[in-house]
Amino acid sequence: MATLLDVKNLSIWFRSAGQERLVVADSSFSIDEGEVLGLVGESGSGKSVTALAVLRLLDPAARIQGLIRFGGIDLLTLQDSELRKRRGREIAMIFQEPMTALNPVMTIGEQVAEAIRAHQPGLSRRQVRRVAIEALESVAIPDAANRYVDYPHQFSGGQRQRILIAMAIANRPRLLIADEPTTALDVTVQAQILELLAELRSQFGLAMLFISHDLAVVSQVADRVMVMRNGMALESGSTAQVFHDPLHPYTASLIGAIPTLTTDRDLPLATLTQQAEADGGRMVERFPGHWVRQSQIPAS
Ligand SMILES: Nc1ncnc2c1ncn2[C@@H]1O[C@H](COP(=O)(O)OP(=O)(O)OP(=O)(O)O)[C@@H](O)[C@H]1O
Repeated sequence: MATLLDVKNLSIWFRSAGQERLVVADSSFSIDEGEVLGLVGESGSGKSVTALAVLRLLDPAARIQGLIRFGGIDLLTLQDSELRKRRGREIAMIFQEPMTALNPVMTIGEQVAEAIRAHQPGLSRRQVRRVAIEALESVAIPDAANRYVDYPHQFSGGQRQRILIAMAIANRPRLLIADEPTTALDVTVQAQILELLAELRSQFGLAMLFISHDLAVVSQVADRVMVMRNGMALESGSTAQVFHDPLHPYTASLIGAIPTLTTDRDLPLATLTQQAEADGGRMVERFPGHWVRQSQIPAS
């Protein structure tokens, strides 16, 4: 597969009160066409600023060094007008908070339509409406044609995230940057959104930079994982490799922090084992004293 995004030796500093602070240090990664890279790390590790740097949406107080190539084009030196054409059209982004990202006084249909018009100005009103309804249908908004005129507050949190995904994929981007897209959602809805992203990926060959503090979530969608801490890329590899054979103790601690069962800390291992067997699985000791269900470990 051809490389779609190639980031080399990316460093980012923020200036404040006359001082510069390094927040991303010499980080390199790449994403192939159609591939999903998971970026994992605790809060403040530099995941979001890395994503914003790719879109050149960082605060003017930031200084960036390194190389960011998308489809062979250097994004850091690209003219603003050229960059705007690609942003939203070829690279789209979804964020954590579906309510704040939608305009509360605009119908959802108009919002999806606006995203389409911005990049496909040649389409007629009727064509835009059709593409918008198709996008809403592809993210499983029920009765999309009739709900076109509804406002964001008339949808659930999970549906609002689906609407944002519809806006993001309406122009058929090659890369979707998803920054904690399921963090604000409850666990069941989170699973549905992850499933939807996986479906869209296979349907449209969408590549993704999937950001989360939660390695368990990332392991469900990513082909490869990069672990960040304090602005540094600690390790990267296939999801199975990082999960089964972490090189860095920090990665091992992230795996160790994955909750296994709701009350696992209070239950004796025998009970956990019985529960796992009842689910058709078994318990496996990942690290000394840390047991997880086998079904939670990605296949290698
Ligand atoms: N506009 C800004 N000005 C100054 N510092 C910033 C700015 N944006 C981010 N930072 C700093 O950059 C570092 C990395 O932040 P970033 O938002 O990328 O973390 P993150 O890994 O995405 O965490 P979270 O999951 O909490 O968003 C943090 O120390 C943060 O305080």
